[in-house]
Amino acid sequence: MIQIHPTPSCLTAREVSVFRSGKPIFTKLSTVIFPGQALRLVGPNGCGKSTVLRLFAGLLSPIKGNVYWANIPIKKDLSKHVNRVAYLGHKNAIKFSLTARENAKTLLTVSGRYSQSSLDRAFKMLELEHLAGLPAGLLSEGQRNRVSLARVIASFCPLWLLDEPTTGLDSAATNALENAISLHLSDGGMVIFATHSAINLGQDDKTLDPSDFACSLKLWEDI
Ligand SMILES: Nc1ncnc2c1ncn2[C@@H]1O[C@H](COP(=O)(O)OP(=O)(O)OP(=O)(O)O)[C@@H](O)[C@H]1O
Repeated sequence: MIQIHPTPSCLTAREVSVFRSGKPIFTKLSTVIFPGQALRLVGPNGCGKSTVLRLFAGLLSPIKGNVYWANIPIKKDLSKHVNRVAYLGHKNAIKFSLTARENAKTLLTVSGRYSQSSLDRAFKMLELEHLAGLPAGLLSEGQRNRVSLARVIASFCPLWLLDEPTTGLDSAATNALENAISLHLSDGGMVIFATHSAINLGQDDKTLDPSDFACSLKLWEDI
């Protein structure tokens, strides 16, 4: 069993409203996830899946409502919250001049989360061992995405936030990701992921479609 740090706690969004570029993306969005639970974000392009992930990462502030970790607003101590989160966005933050392994190691070291054995384990899970010493510039897009995922898997963070994590992955890597998520959940971690494709976790997960909380500017003005 891996040692997740800090100990997972419930993550809650209560009546959260978010504006971007002056327009409401969603209003009064509420949800809660508990340790060992996954939340799948679904819905059409532009409905706000990435926005929800950025909200839970503490990268976006709601205009109304709050996000809570163990019932304490994350905005009270954002640096503490950042330490809980392994975030995988659309951009994979890979430096082409560094090797695959150096890329993952550098980001983990900066956040104080590097452990050789857990990075070895993550590289093994994602079948990256034979690519570890190659400059990332020589890897394919899917291989680079696997390196970014290895960094998340090796992070020990209780909360994984994954934006379209299967982009560019072949079926073996998708299966490896599904297994890694399932293991993280069985260790008491939490995962929120946005996806347009099938990700099978072998257990029930919660689903949220931000478009269910969409609100026009006109309606917003009336709230
Ligand atoms: N950087 C930004 N600045 C301002 N508005 C943005 C920005 N990024 C997205 N938006 C707006 O927020 C809305 C929600 O975008 P978001 O990326 O969260 O959607 P999504 O559901 O993840 O879409 P997709 O399925 O295409 O990835 C979009 O309609 C867009 O108008």
